[in-house]
Amino acid sequence: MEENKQLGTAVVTGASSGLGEIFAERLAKRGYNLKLVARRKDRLDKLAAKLQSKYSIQVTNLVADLGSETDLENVVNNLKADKSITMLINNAGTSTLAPITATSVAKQKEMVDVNITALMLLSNTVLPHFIEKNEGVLINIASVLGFYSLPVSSIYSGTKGFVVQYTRGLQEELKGTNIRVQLVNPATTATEIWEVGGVPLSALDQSTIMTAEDCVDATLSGLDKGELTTHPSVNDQKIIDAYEDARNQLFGASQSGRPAERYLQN
Ligand SMILES: NC(=O)C1=CN([C@@H]2O[C@H](COP(=O)(O)OP(=O)(O)OC[C@H]3O[C@@H](n4cnc5c(N)ncnc54)[C@H](OP(=O)(O)O)[C@@H]3O)[C@@H](O)[C@H]2O)C=CC1
Ligand SMILES: CC(=O)[C@H](N)C(=O)O
Repeated sequence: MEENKQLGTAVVTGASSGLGEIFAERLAKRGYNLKLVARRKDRLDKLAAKLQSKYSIQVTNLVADLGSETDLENVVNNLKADKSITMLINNAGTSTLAPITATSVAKQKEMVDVNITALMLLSNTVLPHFIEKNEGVLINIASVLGFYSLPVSSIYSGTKGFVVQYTRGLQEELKGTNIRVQLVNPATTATEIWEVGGVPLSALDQSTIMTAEDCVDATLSGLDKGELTTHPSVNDQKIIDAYEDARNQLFGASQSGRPAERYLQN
């Protein structure tokens, strides 16, 4: 219990299945108390009971629809009042994979509300407290589709693109502090999100699918190594470095203050 007090409480959104459930398990094993957020109460209750008895930690469940303004406000108020929070994993996410003409406006908004608005407002809630203590860990789960778009992922990729740039911005803001902000870009992982999104995992190339356990363990290994951005399934570090270099070079090259020569030729 002494260790729990030191580690504090980790909040995991989307803990009722997939990556969130495994994050909860791994953090419980490390000795964190947990605050778990999702809509499916039965799943959260079962998980909380298991983790409490297995790891002698405290688990609180917040049953909430993060796409609902009222529920989100309740979660925000709960986190604001909880000074024991030392980690937030913004993991909850939803996906509908279809062309925009085949995606209802309600589904498009749901992706924006859960993947962007909730992630932003929950970050806003814990960060002032982390800044005050100069300590804390924020992990934002984006996706490879945050830097790549498919014909069926315009909205989903757009929401994850927000997560990528928002998280990079926070990393810049918090540079030099003791607050860790990790951006995670998983690729295809075997979870329910694919059924939710309308593309069954059975329709995919099976060799591209990672287990949820491997994805979470790679992410936490990246966190332990001090990585800012973790690509759980990218083996070749040189590709990651080249991508980061190209991104920085393109930004640098854009600061010329004049039209590129190719636009000056008649
Ligand atoms: N699996 C993959 O291939 C990849 C996943 N990701 C990202 O990983 C994260 C976790 O997803 P994953 O584990 O794969 O999928 P799951 O569908 O298994 O988990 C999604 C979690 O988010 C919760 N959630 C969804 N909508 C809401 C909502 N409105 N309010 C509250 N909670 C909600 C779900 O809980 P409940 O339904 O009970 O509310 C569930 O716990 C997501 O952000 C996803 O975008 C990124 C790249 C690849
Ligand atoms: C396409 C998906 O829905 C998946 N969650 C991903 O981010 O790759």
